[in-house]
Amino acid sequence: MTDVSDDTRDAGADATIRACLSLDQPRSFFLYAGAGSGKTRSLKDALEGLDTQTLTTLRKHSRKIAVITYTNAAADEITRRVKADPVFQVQTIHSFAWSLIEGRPADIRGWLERNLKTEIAEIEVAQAKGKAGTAAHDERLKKMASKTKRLGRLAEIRAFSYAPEGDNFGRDALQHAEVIALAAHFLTESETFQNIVLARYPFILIDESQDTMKPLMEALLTFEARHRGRIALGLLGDTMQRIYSDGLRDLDKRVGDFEQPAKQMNHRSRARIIDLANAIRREDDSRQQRAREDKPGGTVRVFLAPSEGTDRAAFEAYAQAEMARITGDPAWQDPETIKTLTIERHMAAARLGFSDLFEPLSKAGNLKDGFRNGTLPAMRLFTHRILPLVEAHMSGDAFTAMAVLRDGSPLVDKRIIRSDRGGQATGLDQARTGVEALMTLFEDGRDPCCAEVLKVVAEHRLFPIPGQLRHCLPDYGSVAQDLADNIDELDLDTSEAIPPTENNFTEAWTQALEAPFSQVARYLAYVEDRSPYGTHQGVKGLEFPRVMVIADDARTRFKGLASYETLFDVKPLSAASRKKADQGEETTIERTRRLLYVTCTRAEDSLALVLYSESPDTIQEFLISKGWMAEDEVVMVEAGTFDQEAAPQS
Ligand SMILES: Nc1ncnc2c1ncn2[C@@H]1O[C@H](COP(=O)(O)OP(=O)(O)OP(=O)(O)O)[C@@H](O)[C@H]1O
Repeated sequence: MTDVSDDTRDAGADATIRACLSLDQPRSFFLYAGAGSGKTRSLKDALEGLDTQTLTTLRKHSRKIAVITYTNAAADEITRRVKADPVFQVQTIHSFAWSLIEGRPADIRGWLERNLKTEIAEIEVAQAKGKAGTAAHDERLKKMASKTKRLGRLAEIRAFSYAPEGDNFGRDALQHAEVIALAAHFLTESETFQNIVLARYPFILIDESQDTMKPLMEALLTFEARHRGRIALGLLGDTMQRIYSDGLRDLDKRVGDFEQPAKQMNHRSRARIIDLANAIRREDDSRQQRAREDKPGGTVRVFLAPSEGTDRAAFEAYAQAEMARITGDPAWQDPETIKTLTIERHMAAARLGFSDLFEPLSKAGNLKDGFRNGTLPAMRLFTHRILPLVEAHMSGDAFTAMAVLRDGSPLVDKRIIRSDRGGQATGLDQARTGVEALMTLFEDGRDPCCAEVLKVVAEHRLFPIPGQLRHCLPDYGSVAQDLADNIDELDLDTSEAIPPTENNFTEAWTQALEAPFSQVARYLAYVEDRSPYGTHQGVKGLEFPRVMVIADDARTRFKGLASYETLFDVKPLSAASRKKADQGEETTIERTRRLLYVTCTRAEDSLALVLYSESPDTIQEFLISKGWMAEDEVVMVEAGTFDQEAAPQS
C-alpha cells in the first residue's frame, strides 16, 4: 500500500476530474469541498494536465475550453497558469454570457422587445392597483416612460453594446441582468444556439459555482441534462461559501447525476482556524475538514466591545497590539500586513479616510458600480491622469510627468499637433503653464479640494473633462467646447452619453469634488486592492496570513446584508424571518454564518474577530457555550476603556 500524505490524501478527486475531461466521453462533475481544500488548484491542475492529443484535437476543430471565474483577478491568474493559450477561454460569467450572445443582435432585439412589453404590462397592472400621488406611483410612471422610450428605439439599434465591468449607459447598452437572462434564454430555448455552444465547447468549467447567477446556472443545468454525454459541465464550489443571493441555493442537490469527487483537507489554514471553521459549519451541513500536519497551532481571538460609544480606531488598534503580543508576531502591529475585512465598503472608506469622496458617489444610482470598482471614467481622470501627474511632479520625476501628459493630454497629443491647431512648442508651453498652475495648488503642503484641481485642469485644458464633470464646471463653456471638438475629432471622447439632465449625478459629483485631493490616492489604493482593507464579499478565493474581521451591525447600513447580533443570539429573528424559515427560505442567521465562514477561512495563521454589540456578554456566552471559542480566547474590555470621548483624537 502506498503511503498517504497530506499532499496526496485528496488526489482521487483530481483523478476523477481528469477522467471527466475526455473528448470521447465527457462527464459532468461537481467538486464540492470546503475552504482552502484546493478547488481552484484542482481546476488549474486539470487544465495544465490536459494531454497534448486533446489540445491538438481542440485546436484543429477551433474548439475551446470555457473556464469561468468569479473575478477578473482569478481569470488573470488562470490565464497565466495556462500560458495564455487561446484554447482556454478564461473569463468571468458576464464576459462569458456576452461572448455567447454578442453576435446575435436580431435575437437580442426580439427578446428585449418581448421583455420590455411584459415589463410595461406588469407596471401597468401595478399602477392600476396603486394610489395616485404617491412616490411609488411617480416612480412607476417614470419607469414606464423610460421603458416605452427604449422599446420605441429598439429598431434603430444595429449592434448592442455591453461592458462586463462597470456601468452600461447609452441607448444601445445592455444591462448586466439582461445579458445573463439572454444567455440563459438562448441556452434553453434555441436549438441552433445549443448546437453552436456544443460545437464550440466540449467542457465548460465554473469556479465558485455556488455564486453563479441562478438563471444562468439553471439554464446550464438544463442544457447539460439535455445533452449529457456530449459536454462536461464542471462545477467547483462550496455552498457554505455562497455569499450572494444570486446563486442557486440547492446547487449540491441539483447535481445528483454528476461525478462528485470529495476532498477532506484544508491546505490553507492552521489547525485552530480550521477547528473554528468546522465549528461554524457544524451548524449548517456538518462537513468537516482536516488540517495539514505541517500546519499545527494558529491563533484565534475575539475582541468584544459595546457598539454604543466605543472609539473604533482605538479599539481596533488595541486588538492589533494584543494580537501581536499573543502571537509573538510583530507584523500584527503593521496595518499593511493585516487584512481587515468589513462588511460594507463605507466602513473601509471611513477607516482609510476617503469618506468625503466615497459617500456621495457610492450612493448615486448608476455611478456606484463604476465608482466602487474603479472604472468610472470621471473618477479615472483623477486617479489615472491628475494623480500620477501631481505625484510625479512632487517627486521631481519629469520623465514620468511627461509620459502622463503624452498619454492623456490633448495639448501634447501628436495628432492634435499634426491637425494644425498649434505648433508643438505652443502645446508644450500650454501644458507647462497648466502644470505649473496645478502645482501651485499644492504649495506649502496644501491639500486642495478636488473641485479646485478640476477647475485648473479644465482652464488649462490639461486633460479632457469627462461629460459628468463638465456639468460641475459652470464656466467651462467655450473652452470646453473647443476642447471637446478636438477630442471628438480624435476619438478620445470621454463623455458617457449621459444626458445633461441627470441632476443627481451632478449633485453627487459636486459634493464629492469637495473632498480633499489626498483622498484620491487612498481611494485608488483601495480599489486596486493595495489597501489593507477588503470586504467580506470581496475576498472570495483569497488568503492572508493575518485577518481581522470587523462585525459592526450598528454601523451597517444595508440591514438585509447580515446581522451578527442575530447570529449570536443578541437579537431574535424577526417574525417575518421566522415565517420565511418555516417555508424553507434562508434566514439572516444562515446568511451571516456563511459570511463569517468565508471571512474566517481566509486566515492562514491568525485571526482576530472584532465584534461591536449591544450585548457583548450575550455574544461571549454564545461563543463559549457553542464551543466556537475557549474562555481565554474571548477578550472583553472594561466598560469605558475605549469610550469615544476618552480616546485621544486621531
Ligand atoms: N494538494 C495541495 N498541497 C499543498 N497545498 C495545496 C494543495 N492544494 C491546495 N493547496 C494550497 O492551499 C491553498 C488553498 O487552495 P485553493 O485556493 O485552491 O483552495 P479553494 O478550495 O479554492 O479555497 P476557497 O474555497 O477557500 O477559496 C492555496 O495556497 C493552495 O496553493
